[in-house]
Amino acid sequence: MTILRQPRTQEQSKTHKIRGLPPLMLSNPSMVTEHTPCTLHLSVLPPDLACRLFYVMIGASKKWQRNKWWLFDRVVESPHKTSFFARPMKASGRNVDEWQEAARFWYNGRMTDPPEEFLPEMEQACEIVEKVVNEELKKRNRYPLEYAGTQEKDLRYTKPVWEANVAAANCYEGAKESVGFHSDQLTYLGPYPTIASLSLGTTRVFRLREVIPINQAESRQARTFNIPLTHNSLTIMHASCQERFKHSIPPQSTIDLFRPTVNPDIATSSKASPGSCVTYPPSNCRINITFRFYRPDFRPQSIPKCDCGVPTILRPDMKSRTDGETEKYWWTCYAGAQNDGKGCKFWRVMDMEREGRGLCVGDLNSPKTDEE
Ligand SMILES: O=C(O)CCC(=O)C(=O)O
Ligand SMILES: [Fe+2]
Repeated sequence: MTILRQPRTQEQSKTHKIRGLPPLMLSNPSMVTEHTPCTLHLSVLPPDLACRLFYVMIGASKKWQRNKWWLFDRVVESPHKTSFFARPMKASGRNVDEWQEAARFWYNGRMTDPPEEFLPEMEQACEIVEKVVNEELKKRNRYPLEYAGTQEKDLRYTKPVWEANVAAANCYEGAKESVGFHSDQLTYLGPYPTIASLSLGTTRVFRLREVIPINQAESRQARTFNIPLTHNSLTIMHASCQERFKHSIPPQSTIDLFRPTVNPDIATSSKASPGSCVTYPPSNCRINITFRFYRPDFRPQSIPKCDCGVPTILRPDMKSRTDGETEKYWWTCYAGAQNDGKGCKFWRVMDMEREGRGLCVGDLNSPKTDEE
């Protein structure tokens, strides 16, 4: 066969050089910014809060579950534990029950109780995380399909505020627990979401890899990026990360134990008995909390149902994405994950306008909005 092959053109030779790029370790925030749609923020929480939150979550994780779903004809179980939390926001008229269906989805339909509420330490952390995210958002260009914020009735004013209303937590015990390559389902997040991911405990590698659109497959190849996520670091997966990249926490051969540096103030504070640092033993676990903003225009009641009568999931068309404006998203059947692996063929293109969703950043300057 080699004999029949045409000699390479100059263009193909260039491509050939791009192929086979070795994985790149992104060991500091500026490298992460340069190569990925993420930003990395080190030491985001006060050290004592980070430490308390870690051990509170380790305690809570004893009750968390391993997600199970049907893959073809067998049940697979996630190689780590997970939990879903809703943030009580009574002041803004929202309560945790609204996210019951979303929470069920997190567990592939196995959860029937209302989701757990944020623990007090999660709330404290979330308020700090929100400030970091909003500062970062001010510096960035926004994509047209990003949520435009809450619009006041009289003015064309929108609050460009990212506000977490749910969180998903993961616990990886030891070096072997992991999560495979995926991009997060957009069902309740909508297109171009911002997801803030807090890491606590042992350092693990966060792996990112771009999905190359079909029409670029001949000209470039994806590169694997490895980002070591240290205790108390925040990774913001910015808009376009879920559309363009897949991410994973790969199993490792070894990990360093997490040894908390306990602030002596905690050990002697009224909340902790003197010498309570002994209750902070070294740990081989990593806790991850992804703070998420579930969009009001993608609320559970608005999600189309498939022919099985089950709410569908929203996925981006990663293979033929184009320009940040005209991407396609599909509603597809999810029943197969829960229902003995038997789903239906339901498949529908998501249509923001017809489905009455928005406002999006791109709508703000469009003539249609001006007339309203
Ligand atoms: O643990 C992490 O950093 C990633 C978790 C994740 O990808 C997810 O929960 O969707
Ligand atoms: Fe994820």
